Amino acid sequence: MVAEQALAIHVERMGFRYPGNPDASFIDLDLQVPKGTRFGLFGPNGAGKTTLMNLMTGVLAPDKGSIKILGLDTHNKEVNKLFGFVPQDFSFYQELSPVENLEFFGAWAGLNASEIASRTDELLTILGLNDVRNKPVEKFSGGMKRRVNLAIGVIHNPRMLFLDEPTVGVDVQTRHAIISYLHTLNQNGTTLIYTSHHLSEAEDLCNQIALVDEGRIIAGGRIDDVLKAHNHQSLEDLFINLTGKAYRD
Ligand SMILES: Nc1ncnc2c1ncn2[C@@H]1O[C@H](COP(=O)(O)OP(=O)(O)OP(=O)(O)O)[C@@H](O)[C@H]1O
Repeated sequence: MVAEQALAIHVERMGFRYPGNPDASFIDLDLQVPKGTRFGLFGPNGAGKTTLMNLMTGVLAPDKGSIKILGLDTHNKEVNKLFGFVPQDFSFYQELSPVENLEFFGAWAGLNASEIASRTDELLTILGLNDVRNKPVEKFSGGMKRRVNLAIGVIHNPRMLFLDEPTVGVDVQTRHAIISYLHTLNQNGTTLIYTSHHLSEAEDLCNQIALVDEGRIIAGGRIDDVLKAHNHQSLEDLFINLTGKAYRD
């Protein structure tokens, strides 16, 4: 049992059901993620990963139970300053440049003009977007768009970062750059909550995992412990063994 003040995420007896869709629900879900963790949430298509991430970031509200981020309830407005969210769908304005997008989202997050300017320079350099800083994002490759999406999610230096499939559709170079930047963020104290279908990438990034299926956590804990407990060498073996080979969508 981890002390409450050491937890980044604390989900307790959480229940949620989409109106009109009784098949898609969480019942009495419990989850604890300690601060500083690189946490991976995995499961087949339709398992509930995005739904759980939307519940943890306050996009959806639970029907029962509680979800706390760094000790604050997700419906508390103060919580929004503490975390960043990199959603699966691009969250920026396509017709604007990276600089204009970061100005908009930086102001939204409460930064002043000089904070936005220095953070923009820093992030565009780290993420290899300096040369295209003033070009409309709609002309960018998929990998460049993913990097803009990530820059927006971290503009305000959040203590926690949620990432829903942050490397989907990118080449090896962008994947490598994103994962290496996430390691750096984590070394500087940011807790990461991440979903992906790339299980080998997840093995490089995560130190704790939860495997979700049909709205339940069917395995979870430190990655080495989970693999050992189920007698598997890789996350892919564990995944297939626990969730089967049949299509889910
Ligand atoms: N807005 C919605 N209304 C009703 N049902 C929904 C809604 N969004 C998702 N669902 C259902 O909830 C279940 C979980 O979906 P969710 O998108 O959370 O899964 P996922 O694990 O993120 O899947 P994927 O890997 O395909 O992204 C699915 O059965 C889905 O059809």
